[in-house]
Amino acid sequence: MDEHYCSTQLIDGDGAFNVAGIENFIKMVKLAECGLSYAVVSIMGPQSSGKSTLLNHLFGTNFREMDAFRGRSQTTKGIWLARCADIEPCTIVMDLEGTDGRERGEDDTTFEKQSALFALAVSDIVLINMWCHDIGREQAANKPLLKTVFQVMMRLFSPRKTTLLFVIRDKTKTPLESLEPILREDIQKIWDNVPKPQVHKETPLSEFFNVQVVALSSYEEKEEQFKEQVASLRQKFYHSIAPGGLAGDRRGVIPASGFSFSAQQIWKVIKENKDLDLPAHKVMVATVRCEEIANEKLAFINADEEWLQLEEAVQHDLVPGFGKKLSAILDKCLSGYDMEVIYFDESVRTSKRQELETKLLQLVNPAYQSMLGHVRAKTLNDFKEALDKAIEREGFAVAVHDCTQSFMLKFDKGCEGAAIEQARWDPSKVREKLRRDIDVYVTSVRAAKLSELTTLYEGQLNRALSEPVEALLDAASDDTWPAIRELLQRETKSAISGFSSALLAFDLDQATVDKMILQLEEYAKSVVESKAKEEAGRVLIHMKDRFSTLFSHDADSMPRVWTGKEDIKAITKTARSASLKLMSVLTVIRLDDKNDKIENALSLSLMDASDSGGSSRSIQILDPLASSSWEEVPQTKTLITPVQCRSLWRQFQSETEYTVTQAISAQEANKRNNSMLPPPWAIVAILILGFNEFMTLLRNPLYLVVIFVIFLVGKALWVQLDISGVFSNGALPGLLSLSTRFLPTVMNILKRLADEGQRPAAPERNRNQELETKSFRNGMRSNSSSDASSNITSSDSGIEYSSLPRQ
Ligand SMILES: Nc1nc2c(ncn2[C@@H]2O[C@H](COP(=O)(O)OP(=O)(O)OP(=O)(O)O)[C@@H](O)[C@H]2O)c(=O)[nH]1
Repeated sequence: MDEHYCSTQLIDGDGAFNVAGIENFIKMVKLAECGLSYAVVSIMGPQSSGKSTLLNHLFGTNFREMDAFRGRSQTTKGIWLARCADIEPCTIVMDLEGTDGRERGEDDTTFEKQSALFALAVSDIVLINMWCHDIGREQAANKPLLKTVFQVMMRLFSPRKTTLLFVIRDKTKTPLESLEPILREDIQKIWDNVPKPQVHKETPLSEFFNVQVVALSSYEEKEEQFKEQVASLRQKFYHSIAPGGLAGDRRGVIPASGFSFSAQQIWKVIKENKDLDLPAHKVMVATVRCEEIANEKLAFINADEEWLQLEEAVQHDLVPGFGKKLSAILDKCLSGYDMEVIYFDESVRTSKRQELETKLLQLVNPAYQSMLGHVRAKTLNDFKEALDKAIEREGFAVAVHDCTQSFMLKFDKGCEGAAIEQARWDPSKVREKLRRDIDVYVTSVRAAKLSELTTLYEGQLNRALSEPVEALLDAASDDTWPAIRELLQRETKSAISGFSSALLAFDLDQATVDKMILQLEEYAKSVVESKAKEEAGRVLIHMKDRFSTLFSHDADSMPRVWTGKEDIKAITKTARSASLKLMSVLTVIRLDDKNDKIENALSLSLMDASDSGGSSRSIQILDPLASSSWEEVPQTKTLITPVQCRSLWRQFQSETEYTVTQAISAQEANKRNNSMLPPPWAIVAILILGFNEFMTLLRNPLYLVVIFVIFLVGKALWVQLDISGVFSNGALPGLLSLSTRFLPTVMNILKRLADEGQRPAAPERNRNQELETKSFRNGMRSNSSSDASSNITSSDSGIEYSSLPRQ
């Protein structure tokens, strides 16, 4: 016999449930796959009433039968289980231990009652095996059994309608038509006598049971007939679950995958002698099974290769089609669950599905979040790249607007691609973060671009202002500051107009634009101011330059030669007042059109004071320069304070004094040179007194030649030794210098005379003249080099005056 139809003991004689046995049985007969398409049949009846024999013939099972020759003693212990052969749908049959036909009172703990309750709770069809001759008998063996069945039925809350199929064994010649009413009457009587709870007091038997009756000939005596009748009875079990079939009421059916668990639980409740609430039991079985199935699915996804790969991939990078892939994985899992739980209670399976879904979504959410993170990072990078290019093309504000819009859209699309069908996850937080990142980037780019722009215009202003301002300050005059103001105004205006139109591209608010323009204006002023400061730092050099230029050149810019006719005092005054003017221009920054009295104060205190022979007297009255700030001029606009002016002027005077002294001595020397001829009376006296000597010379021209030679030698010595130059430093140093240079010079002249002796007389004269001119030039150069400028530091002014090469 096929092992599919072998019987398995479900509950042993002591009431122990064979869990492993039933699991194995279910696997063997593939019951779990049947869903709701299965039926359970059980058989009850007195001991040795041929139950096993009937089941084996009816369903092709192999329940143990008693050997006919060993007499009627109990063979079946506990409850056995087998699958009916070749009956669709899958039909499970249970062979129960036979009843002994004794009354047991109200004690529900006997195995007989417990197994009857179990059979009623689990089965769709219950066969009641009975002897034909027991019908209508007061002491019939099956009466206590029926009473038990009806009693336990009361203990099932809202039971389903069970088919009670009475199988009458060893039927007599009395036709079934006559027997059945008697039997039904007996059954009704028993039903009526069974104590019922209040709710079921009036409930008819037909509400709980579908009673059917069949009669079979004796297997032992009329085997052939028995077999035929059994074969015809078998027909009733085909398609028993169809409406109107023996197991037509499917209300209480437990899905096949929950059968094992359900049976265990029912037996447990029965053993604990508790009432069996079948609907609640059904929900409980559904809950447990749905949870088990959900857990299986969760374990399945945790080991699912496809999911593991996706999870790994999304850790590192963006996964194209992430949403679809993940949706498919989740769908596979959830639809698997749906398939398996389809026959369980709907509310239970729905709630367990929700739990499973929540767990699944919790499991996959980190992957979704990292996917969103990749989408956000990629969008931000692409945005940065695109913005940098777009700014060049379209200008800042338009580029920012366009790029932001298009990349936020791209992000939204990316989010759609990452979204899964099973959840409506909200990516708005990530979106906000992206938005913030974009804003931060835009702000930084804007700041960089604005700073570039500012630097550009500042550079432009610097170039446009620096050199002209320097030139204007160098040529200090009354018009210097008005000219600087005009220049500043013009250049600032032109820079601002360019700057403002460049700012338009940034779409800034008016306040910011105004602020930036103001900053540029301030910058322009600062360029002028710093230039002025720079020039003020060199004021002493400028003053000395100006002085020496004016002092040593005439009105036509020709170098002066101090012939003696010049008014050195007047020239000095003019040159000094021009230098004072320069100082007054560089004293303060005059960018606002205000008049000040600085020039007056300076000339009053410095020029006039020096004219009147010193400053001591004017200080006694009221010295306007005895202060560290100018009247009505703020400290910030002051370049040189009054006291610094005074100290500078002193320095200037002392450093220019030498030039004036030089000029005076040059003038005096010239005067002396011009008055070399003796007075007329002396000439007359010479003529009268020297007449004899003159005549002697005329008579003897040789004397004339000798005198001429002496004159030439003397003149040559004068020039060669630079006697006037040597004695200008004093008589003693002059004599010392002469004594060392006299002999070599005489030797040199004699030697040259000897060398030139061969040449004609005219070239000799030219040569002498040349020598004379050269030595004169040397003398001039050594004079002018003596007033080279020097490094001077004004200790009380705090300003450093560095030297400039003399032009
Ligand atoms: N008179 C008669 N005897 C039968 C019939 N069928 C079987 N028997 C005999 O009854 C005896 C008991 O048969 P089983 O099939 O083992 O009876 P059972 O009801 O399963 O017995 P337990 O499981 O021990 O209660 C056997 O010796 C059978 O030969 C029948 O239709 N009529």
